[in-house]
Amino acid sequence: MIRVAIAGAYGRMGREVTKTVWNADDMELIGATDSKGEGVDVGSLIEAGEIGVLIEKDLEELILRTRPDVLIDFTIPQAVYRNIMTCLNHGVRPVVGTSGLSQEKIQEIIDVSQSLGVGGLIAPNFAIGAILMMKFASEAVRHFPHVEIIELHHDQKVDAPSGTSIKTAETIIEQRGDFEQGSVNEFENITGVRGGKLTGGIRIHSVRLPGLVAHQEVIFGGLGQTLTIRHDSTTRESFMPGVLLGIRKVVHLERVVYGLDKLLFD
Ligand SMILES: NC(=O)C1=CN([C@@H]2O[C@H](COP(=O)(O)OP(=O)(O)OC[C@H]3O[C@@H](n4cnc5c(N)ncnc54)[C@H](OP(=O)(O)O)[C@@H]3O)[C@@H](O)[C@H]2O)C=CC1
Ligand SMILES: O=C(O)C1=N[C@H](C(=O)O)C[C@H](O)C1
Repeated sequence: MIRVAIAGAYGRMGREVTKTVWNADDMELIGATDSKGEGVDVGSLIEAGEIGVLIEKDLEELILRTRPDVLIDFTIPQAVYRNIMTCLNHGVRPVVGTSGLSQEKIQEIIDVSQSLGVGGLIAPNFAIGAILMMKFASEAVRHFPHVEIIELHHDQKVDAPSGTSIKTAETIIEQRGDFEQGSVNEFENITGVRGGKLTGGIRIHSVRLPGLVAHQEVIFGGLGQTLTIRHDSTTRESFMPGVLLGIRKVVHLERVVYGLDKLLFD
């Protein structure tokens, strides 16, 4: 049995993950943290019910009391770095979905995990379809170097652009390199209307609306044609097989890896 704890258990993702881990035959849900703190029964908040585990406000306290093998983190960009470091220092393997970590922080985490010999996963997107979207995009850019990304999410998402769009752009740039596309004379009549531009020259456009969950289009333009690769997560269940895969794989890793593709294809 893999002993699993969850950070951010009351959140949109936290609730889904709690149910998923609770129902997994090879996992034991041993505790959770949320900013609401100790003593609240998570079962009262999860529609499936019957789930009552120790809830702590402080992650270190939870780790000391329950000694998990793996900690799943779906919290907020401001909390995730500290949570990961706390895990690594206690030999707990983090499986992280929270977005908003900079490249520098991710590299630092990988280096620390390697020196401690503790495995883990930082996955900007756990949906298998999203991983394939990124893989197909890195193939398409070899033929279509002109590309822009549109990511669309529910209107309660706090960070923009999404972690997935950044990872997609990084993957494309790895293949394509820097490339200046569009008119050199271009200007904006409304600031920001052409989206945000990443180092490497790829523009990302963020849409936030109720009714959306998590969606992304990678649009390539060529001579007389366009190619659109689109992925849609229509429910948060889409992320659960990837989360379970991550939990099962990290117990065999000796450093943190960035991207679920590393566990699917490497
Ligand atoms: N990688 C992937 O596949 C996916 C990643 N995500 C990412 O996951 C993150 C969470 O998304 P979502 O569930 O929609 O967000 P929510 O806002 O619904 O959930 C975040 C939860 O974290 C809690 N929280 C805040 N600070 C702390 C802390 N210091 N310790 C413990 N818990 C804390 C919040 O509690 P309170 O509200 O009481 O402060 C809240 O319950 C986002 O960064 C999102 O981008 C989302 C979907 C898929
Ligand atoms: O906030 C979300 O919902 C999501 N966040 C992740 C991101 O920032 O890419 C993953 C997915 O898109 C859902």
